[in-house]
Amino acid sequence: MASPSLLLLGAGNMGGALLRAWLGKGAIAAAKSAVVDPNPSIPVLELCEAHGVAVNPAEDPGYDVCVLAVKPQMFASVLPTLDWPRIAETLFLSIAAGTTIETIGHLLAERAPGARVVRTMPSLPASVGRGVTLLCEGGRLRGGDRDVATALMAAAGETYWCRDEDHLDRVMGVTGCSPAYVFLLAEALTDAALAQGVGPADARRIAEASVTGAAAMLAQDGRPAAALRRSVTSPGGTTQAALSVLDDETEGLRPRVNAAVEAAYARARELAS
Ligand SMILES: NC(=O)C1=CN([C@@H]2O[C@H](COP(=O)(O)OP(=O)(O)OC[C@H]3O[C@@H](n4cnc5c(N)ncnc54)[C@H](OP(=O)(O)O)[C@@H]3O)[C@@H](O)[C@H]2O)C=CC1
Ligand SMILES: O=C(O)[C@@H]1CCC=N1
Repeated sequence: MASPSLLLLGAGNMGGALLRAWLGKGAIAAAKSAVVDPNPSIPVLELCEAHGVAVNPAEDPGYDVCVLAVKPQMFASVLPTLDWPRIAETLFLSIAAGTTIETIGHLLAERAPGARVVRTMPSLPASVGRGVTLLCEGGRLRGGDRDVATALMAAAGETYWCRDEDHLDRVMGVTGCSPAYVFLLAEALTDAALAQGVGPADARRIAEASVTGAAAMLAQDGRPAAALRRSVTSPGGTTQAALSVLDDETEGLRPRVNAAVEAAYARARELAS
């Protein structure tokens, strides 16, 4: 399929980030696409205006793809109201945490019986083309649907097809949630700089530059994270002393990150029920 016409339902943090990636890469047919959101932000309005994307159109001409980017709690009230010509032919991509393909199918059943639904879990760095999106499907896709979904999400960064929904729920704590862990690290380093007597503006500047510098090196160097970590850590030096705290076997970062990913999985299960 050439770039699909697309309806984005919900242009908040994540929907807006994806829209920016798609328009930047020409991944959607902008003039045939639309955004529906009760309060679109100014950056979203400017983006739509620049690319000729309709915002809250009075009439829907119909769309090849509809991306469901509202909060999971909104699905039950919003999905049954969706309607446009040939809606039963539209491919649906959900980005919501938890909500299952079966639930989405039920909510669309009146107007789009047997809807083809792909569940995805993108991540916020999609806004700079550096996201990671997990995808999975429920067995109803037609030939070409998988390629359409992959191409859309590849415009926002890396993609990975999970074997099923449970797998997606398990891995999302590694991808969709993890930008927050990295931002938290930047916050913690800023706090640590403050605690060592650095002024607030400089504390933020040197902490954030430390995180983005390490991330840029990880992206460009080619060596795996473990090798880069070893190259910072002089035997018997200061980093080794620091890592003896941060990389403690039972209370350090690795078991805590594992526990965080498990907590995200548990919450995804709750949102699904
Ligand atoms: N944020 C993230 O990093 C990620 C989020 N997700 C998923 O993305 C989805 C959205 O999350 P996020 O972007 O953070 O949330 P936001 O609240 O930022 O975005 C949701 C948007 O939907 C709008 N909205 C509310 N009601 C409707 C409606 N009836 N029709 C159309 N739009 C509506 C909201 O408007 P208003 O604010 O006025 O209510 C808001 O702009 C969630 O399902 C979440 O699980 C997935 C991966 C990562
Ligand atoms: O916190 C959430 O539920 C969403 C999904 C992943 C990132 N944000």
